Amino acid sequence: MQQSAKPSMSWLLKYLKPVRGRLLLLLILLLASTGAQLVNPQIVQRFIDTAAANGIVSSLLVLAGIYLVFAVLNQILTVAISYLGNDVSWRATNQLRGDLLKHCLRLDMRFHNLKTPGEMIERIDGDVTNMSNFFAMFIIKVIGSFVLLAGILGYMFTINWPIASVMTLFTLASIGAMVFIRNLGVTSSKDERGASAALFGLIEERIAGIEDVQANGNVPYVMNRFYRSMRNVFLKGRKAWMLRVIPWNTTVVLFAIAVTAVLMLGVHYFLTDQISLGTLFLIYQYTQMLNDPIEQLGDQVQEFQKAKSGMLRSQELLASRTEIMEGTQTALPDGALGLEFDHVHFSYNPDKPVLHDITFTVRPGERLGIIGRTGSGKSSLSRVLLRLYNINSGTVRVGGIDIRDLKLEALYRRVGMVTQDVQLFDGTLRDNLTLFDGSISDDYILGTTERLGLKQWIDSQPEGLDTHLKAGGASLSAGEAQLFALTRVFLTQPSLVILDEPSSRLDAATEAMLQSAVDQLMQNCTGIVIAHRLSTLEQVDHIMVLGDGRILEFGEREVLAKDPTSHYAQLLITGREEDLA
Ligand SMILES: Nc1ncnc2c1ncn2[C@@H]1O[C@H](COP(=O)(O)OP(=O)(O)OP(=O)(O)O)[C@@H](O)[C@H]1O
Repeated sequence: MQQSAKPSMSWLLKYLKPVRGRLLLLLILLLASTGAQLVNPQIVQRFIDTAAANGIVSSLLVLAGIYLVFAVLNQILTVAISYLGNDVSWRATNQLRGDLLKHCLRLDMRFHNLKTPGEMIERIDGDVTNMSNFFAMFIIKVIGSFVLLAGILGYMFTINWPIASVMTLFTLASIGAMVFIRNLGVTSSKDERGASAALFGLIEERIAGIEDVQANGNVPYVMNRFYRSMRNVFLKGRKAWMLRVIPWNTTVVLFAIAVTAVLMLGVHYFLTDQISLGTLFLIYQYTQMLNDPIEQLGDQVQEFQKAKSGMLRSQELLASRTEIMEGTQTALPDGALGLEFDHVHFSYNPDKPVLHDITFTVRPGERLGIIGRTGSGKSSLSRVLLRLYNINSGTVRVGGIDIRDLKLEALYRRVGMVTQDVQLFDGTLRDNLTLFDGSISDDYILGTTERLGLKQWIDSQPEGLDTHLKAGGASLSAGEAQLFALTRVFLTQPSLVILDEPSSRLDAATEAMLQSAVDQLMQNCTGIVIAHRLSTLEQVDHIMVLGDGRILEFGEREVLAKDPTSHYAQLLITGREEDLA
């Protein structure tokens, strides 16, 4: 995985573009609401002055009615703004969540090996949720606050300029302070997000391994780690929050000073008969109202810090590049595909080579059985063939074409793999067999399973193809899961298949069914079988013995069987199946 691109905030505009119409409407509503807020104190001012001058009751009633209309209108506008704001925020952030998930699904295994699923959930959802307010309300609220401030101050200058000057001074000081310290909490907010992602990673990992945790009596240790991780989130969160609220606290202090000054001046002007009682009320009301947009700006500065930390993390993620570069070729030869490894070297980490100078050829339609002790590199061989990792040097060719020159989709369309670790998704049996590809008909699925000898198994499921399976595979036995995985691959009609056989405890009937399914599967394609049973090896043409990432033996099965010095012949003589694993 490589990093690229310097973080910048302009990329966010891309997500706001599709919702620009709604944003405009939001802005219009906000301006209308600001207008309504500005009008109300003026109505009250008139009301007080009319009442103080013993004005007629009907005028007072009209003024009260207008006040009510504006108050209700303002409330309706507030609800509409909140609704639209959330709508915009969900639309924009869902798009970003989608992009992050798509990006993560394309990142290579070296990246995913270092991350837990829980951590990834936090990055794809948690970080983006932190930005959601920013998307919807930041620009709108900042603009709205400035418009309201300008309206209040502008109007105040027409009434009493010394008081208006004090209010302006306070406003400028508050905004200046906020701008100056706006980035104070960004780094610690980022740390807080990191700690939270680690906590989710820990929970997910321990719950995924619940069997081992319970069976080994590890719950107290897990809880200990959990509390330590939570404490870390708490400490990081507290620090981030304290730094984020400093701008807000600053404005509270400044506001208290401003209100005192304005009220003292207002009372002075009232006592010297320079302003009416209604105007004094208006001044008081507007001073109070000044607090709202400034507090709003303070909130937005806090939100900005949270959003910026989320943005930086999301951008980092989007900037990470997969090491698996696609080729351009889309066409592989028709029919079964041959396979060639040509002086292939591979390692997960630079300091520990896993495959050394692997060279072999499997011709189209042939079957190769791979055996070797645990850790000898059998699975790694299939991983590099499927381009889950890049090899260090050498060439792997499928159908005569270097797999690096192929588009990944072209490779995956023709090469299938059945692993021992079958992943089930939350959905019906049909969804799981077709991997949610709705274009595969039930007739085709049932026809295929019939040919594989698996129909009986599907029929035994309570609702056939509509049977609901639970994610994770808890609802299937190991043998059933293996049958299932075979069917899944067979439906894609592969031309080269890699089969990591179950080493497991299948009963004789299931094993026979599995064997006949494998034979069917391999009739029209080339097969690589990581063999765990001697009986499987009877079906293959060639045998490769791996040891410490090197080919110890490679040859035709029948030739090796007749050579008493070969590993394979030794296995046949001793019958030590455990040596296969
Ligand atoms: N993701 C990984 N990161 C680092 N090293 C790994 C990784 N996966 C496997 N290895 C190492 O690579 C070597 C070969 O592993 P591999 O899984 O290919 O063996 P295997 O022959 O398939 O073993 P088994 O039969 O037990 O599945 C081992 O030493 C293993 O520790």
